[in-house]
Amino acid sequence: MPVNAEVEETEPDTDGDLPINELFYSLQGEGTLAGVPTVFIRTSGCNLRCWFCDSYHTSWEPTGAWRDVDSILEEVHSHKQATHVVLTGGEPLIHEESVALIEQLTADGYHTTVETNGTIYRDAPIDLASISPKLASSTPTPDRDPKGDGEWEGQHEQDRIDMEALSQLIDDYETQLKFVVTGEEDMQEITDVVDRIRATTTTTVADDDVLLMPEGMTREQLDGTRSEVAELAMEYGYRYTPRLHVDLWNDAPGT
Ligand SMILES: C[S@@+](CC[C@H](N)C(=O)[O-])C[C@H]1O[C@@H](n2cnc3c(N)ncnc32)[C@H](O)[C@@H]1O
Ligand SMILES: Nc1nc2[nH]cc(C(=O)O)c2c(=O)[nH]1
Ligand code: SF4
Ligand SMILES: [Mg+2]
Repeated sequence: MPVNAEVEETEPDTDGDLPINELFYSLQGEGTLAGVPTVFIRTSGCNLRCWFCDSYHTSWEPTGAWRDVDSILEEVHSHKQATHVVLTGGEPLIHEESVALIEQLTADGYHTTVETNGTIYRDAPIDLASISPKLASSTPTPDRDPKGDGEWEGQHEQDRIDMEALSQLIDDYETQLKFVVTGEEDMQEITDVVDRIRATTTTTVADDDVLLMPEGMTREQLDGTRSEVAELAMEYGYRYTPRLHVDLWNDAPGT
């Protein structure tokens, strides 16, 4: 497959391969493991279409190369200092082959984090499920759609919260809930979603398992959101998470 082949998420994954958009070594920039040297594996293809998606070429215009698990693992191993691996996307859990990859990473001794929108459950040896449920403020209305036509508005709105998948992920894995916050208007929905999750899970979800992350893919955009989101975290008793990689490297690819 050519490196920039279009990845259609409706196309069945063949022969255990995964569509890989990029693989790089960086510092975990988000969440409770922020600062930890980590290899990132970014799959292509997503079932949602957040208007603000900072990984446009995995969602709105999915691109990547189909790679087998062994070749992915070989490249992970080449980053000799790394003990932690993040599987992200796109939405990595749309791909059944992600399970085999996570199993092999665990067998090789890596700590595995999966960055997921929380709409799909899979059974795999995930050490940290980093779930980012999508709020109404993520919906690609025609005025916010990067393609300008609002074609995805209905489907995104219908699929963005799946309580069954969310509670199964939370009951089965160590979890952080990482909400992208665009402003104060998001807080009512966040507290509602957290309440609904608490009502449907057997696991205790503490306030400091709930993370508020400022929206913004560039330093300049974060300059407009981070202070307000930090204040909201203090007001509501939730945890604030920076976007360390954006602070350090702005929106450079492979960071
Ligand atoms: C690109 S997503 C891939 C994983 C999965 N699809 C998800 O949304 O959780 C990785 C992380 O980036 C966050 N994210 C995406 N665009 C963002 C933006 N403009 N500002 C802040 N966070 C963003 C997502 O919410 C998620 O936590
Ligand atoms: N450094 C860095 N940390 C991250 N944590 C989650 C990321 C993601 O895109 O899922 C990400 C990313 O893209 N870069
Ligand atoms: S769910 Fe994740 S990858 Fe998909 S569009 Fe939203 S932020 Fe991007
Ligand atoms: Mg990212």
